[in-house]
Amino acid sequence: MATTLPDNASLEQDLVVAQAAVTKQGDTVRSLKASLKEKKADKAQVEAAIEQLKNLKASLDLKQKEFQSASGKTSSTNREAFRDAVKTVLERRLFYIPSFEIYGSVAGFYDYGPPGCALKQNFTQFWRQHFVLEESMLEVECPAVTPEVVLKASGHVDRFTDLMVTDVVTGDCHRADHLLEAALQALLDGKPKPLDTQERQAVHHLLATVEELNVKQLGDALEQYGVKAPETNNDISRPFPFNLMFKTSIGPRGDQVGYLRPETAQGIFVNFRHLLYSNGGKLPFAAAQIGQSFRNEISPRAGLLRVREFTQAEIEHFCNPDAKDHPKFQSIAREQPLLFSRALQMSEEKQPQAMQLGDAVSQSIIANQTLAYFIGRTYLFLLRVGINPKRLRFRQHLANEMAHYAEDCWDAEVECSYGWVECVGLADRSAYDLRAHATKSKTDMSAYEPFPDGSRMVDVLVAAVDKREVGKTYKKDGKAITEALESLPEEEKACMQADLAAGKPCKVTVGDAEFAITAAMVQIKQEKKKLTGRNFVPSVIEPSFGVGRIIYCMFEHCYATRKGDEKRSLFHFKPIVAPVKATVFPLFAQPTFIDQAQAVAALLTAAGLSTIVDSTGASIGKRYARTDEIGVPFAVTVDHQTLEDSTVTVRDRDSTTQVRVPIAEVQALLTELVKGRTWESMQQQYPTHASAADDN
Ligand SMILES: Nc1ncnc2c1ncn2[C@@H]1O[C@H](COP(=O)(O)OP(=O)(O)OP(=O)(O)O)[C@@H](O)[C@H]1O
Repeated sequence: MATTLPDNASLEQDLVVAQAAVTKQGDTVRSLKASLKEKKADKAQVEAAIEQLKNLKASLDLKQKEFQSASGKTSSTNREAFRDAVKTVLERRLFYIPSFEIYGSVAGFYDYGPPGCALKQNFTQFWRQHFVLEESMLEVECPAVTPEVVLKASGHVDRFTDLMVTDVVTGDCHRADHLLEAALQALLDGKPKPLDTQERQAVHHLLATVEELNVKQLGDALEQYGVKAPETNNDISRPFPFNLMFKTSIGPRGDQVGYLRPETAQGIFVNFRHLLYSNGGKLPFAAAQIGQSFRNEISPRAGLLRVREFTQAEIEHFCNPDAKDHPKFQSIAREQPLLFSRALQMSEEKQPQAMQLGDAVSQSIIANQTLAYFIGRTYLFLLRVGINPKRLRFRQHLANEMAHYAEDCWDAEVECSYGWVECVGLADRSAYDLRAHATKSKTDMSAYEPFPDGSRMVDVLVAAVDKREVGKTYKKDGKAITEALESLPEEEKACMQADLAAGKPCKVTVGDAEFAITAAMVQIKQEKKKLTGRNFVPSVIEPSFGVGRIIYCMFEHCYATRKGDEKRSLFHFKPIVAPVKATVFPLFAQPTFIDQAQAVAALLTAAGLSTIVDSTGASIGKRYARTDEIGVPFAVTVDHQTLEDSTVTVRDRDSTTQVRVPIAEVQALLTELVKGRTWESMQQQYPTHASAADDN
C-alpha cells in the first residue's frame, strides 16, 4: 500500500538523546585530558575516550541525516495532509457527520452515518464478546441523568475540572494545557527560531510534564513562553478551573439538581450491593457498562477524539485488596506490548520497550496481576480491531499524575496524526469509589470473605466510648455519635487512633453533620477476637475505553491507497468490525444475474452477515473500488459460470485474489472469515479464480 502515516515521530527525541551523549562524552574527554596533565589518568584512557567520542559523533551524524530525511515525511504539514485525506473519505462516505449541520453545527458533537453506525455497532458487539462474555462480566445499563448527590460523593462536582484561559479581548475560551503544549511543540518545530540544545531539552522536559503542572505552575509557564490566544494573538488570562459537567434539573419544579454523567462507572458503583448479591456474595467479579458520557469540553477541535458526548465502555473489577492475582493471568503473561513505564519516561532515551507482561509483574513494574491481565486483554482487543501494534503503547502514569488513592495507572495510547492519544485508561483505584459512596449514602459497601481455614483469633480495633463524656458535650446527639464511633470501619478506627495519639483534631459524621471527637470521649483499643471471616471494602480495577477515540485511530491505521494508484483509497478494516461484510455483484446489470445476486445476498444476510448488492452498470473494477473505499472485506460476484454450476467468486479486499466457491458453501465460508479464519487457508481449500473482472 502506498500511503500510510509514517511512524517515526520519535526520531527527534533520539536526536536530542544522541546530542546529549556527545556533549557528555566531550566533557569526559576534556576532564581526562586535564587529569593526564596532572598524571592522574593514562594515555590509553584518554585515547579510548576519544575513540568513543568519535563513535558517538558518527552515530549523531547518522541520526541527523535520518531525521532530516524523515522530517519531510513526518512534518506536521504532512500529518495534516494525511488526516485531511482520511477525513475527506470518512465524511464523503458518511462514516461521521458534524451534528446539526444545517444549522451550522455545534463543536464537539458528531453523528455516525450508515457505515460509521454499523462499524460502531460491530465494535461494541465485539467488545462485549471479548470482555463481557469471555470474562463472564455482569452487564448493567444506567441512566445518563445523575442526581447531584452521586457525583458529589464521587468527587466530580468539586474536582472534575480542566484549567481554562480566556482571550482577554474576545472572551474566547481555551484549554490552558493544550495552548502550552501547542506553543512548546511549535518551539520544537523551530518556530519562531531554532532552539539550542539546552533550550530544546528544557522544552522537551516541560512538554512531557505539562499534565503534572498545578494551576500556578501552568500560569507561570504560559507567561514564561509568552503564549497568546490562537488565531487572534491576543493576551490570555491566568488559568482557572472549569467544571466539565453539563448541569440540569430533574423534575418539573426544577429543584433537584442533576448532571449528565461524565463517565458510566458511577452507575456500577452505586449498584455494587446488588451486583455482589447476584454474584452469590463472592469476589472477585467484574461489572461492565457501555453507554453515553458527557463532558462540556472547553475547546473540542480534534474531531472524534475530543467530543462533548461520547460512548464509553467501562469495566469495574472488584477484588479483595490483598488478593490481586488473576486466575487467567498465564493466558496473557507472554504477550509483549510496548510498555512505557515511569522509569523509561524518566530515562534519557524516553522510549517504550516491548516486554512480557509476566516479567513486568514479577519485576513490580505493573503493580499486580489483575491490572496486567486487563492490560493484556486490552492489548489483544486493540490488535483484533485493527490498531497497529507498533503505534500502540501502554504508558504508566507518573507519580504526580495519579490520584492520591490510586495504586497504579496505565493508559493505552495510540499514535495517530494528532500524536499519541489516550484511548483506554487502566487504573487500580483501590477502594476509593466504594468508600466514597459508603460514606455519603451511609450504605455498607463491604464484602465478606470466610477464612479458608475456619475461625481465627484476630486483632481488631474496638472503640470504647465514654458515653457520659459524649452526652455531656452533644446532649441529644450523644447516642447517634456513640453508635457511629462504635461502627467505624477498621481503617477509620486506625486513623482515629493515630490522630488522637498525635493530638490531631478528629471528627465523626452523623447524617450530614460532623462532630469533633476528643481523646476523653473515645479510646481506640486493640483486642483479640475469634472470627470466622472478615469484612472489607473491595478494591476496584478499572479499564475505561473511549469508543470513538479507538475507532478514529483505527480509521487512520486502516487507511491506505492502492499501490500504483494514489487516488484509490481503501480501509483495511478487520472483518469483525467492517461495516459491511460482503458486497454481492451481478457481473452484468441483467435480471438473471441480479436475481441470483439478490438470492446470494439474502443467504448471507440470514446468517447475520451485513451485505449490499451493487447492481449499478459501472465496470466491476469501479464497483470494487467503491466498496474498497468503505472497507468491505469480501466481494462475491455472480458471473456466467454461476448460472451453469451454482458457484460464485469470492474476492479478498486486501490481496485482491479470488477463489471460486459453491453458493451452498459461501455463507459458512464468509462466517468463518469474519470470525478470523485467514484468507490463505481458504485459498488452500478452494480453487483460485483468475478473473477477467480484475481491479481496473
Ligand atoms: N472528550 C472526550 N471525547 C472522546 N473520548 C473521551 C473524551 N474524554 C475521555 N474520553 C475517553 O474515555 C476514556 C476514559 O476517560 P478518562 O476520564 O480516563 O479520560 P481523560 O483522562 O479525562 O482523557 P483526556 O485527558 O484526554 O481528557 C479515555 O481514555 C478516552 O478514550
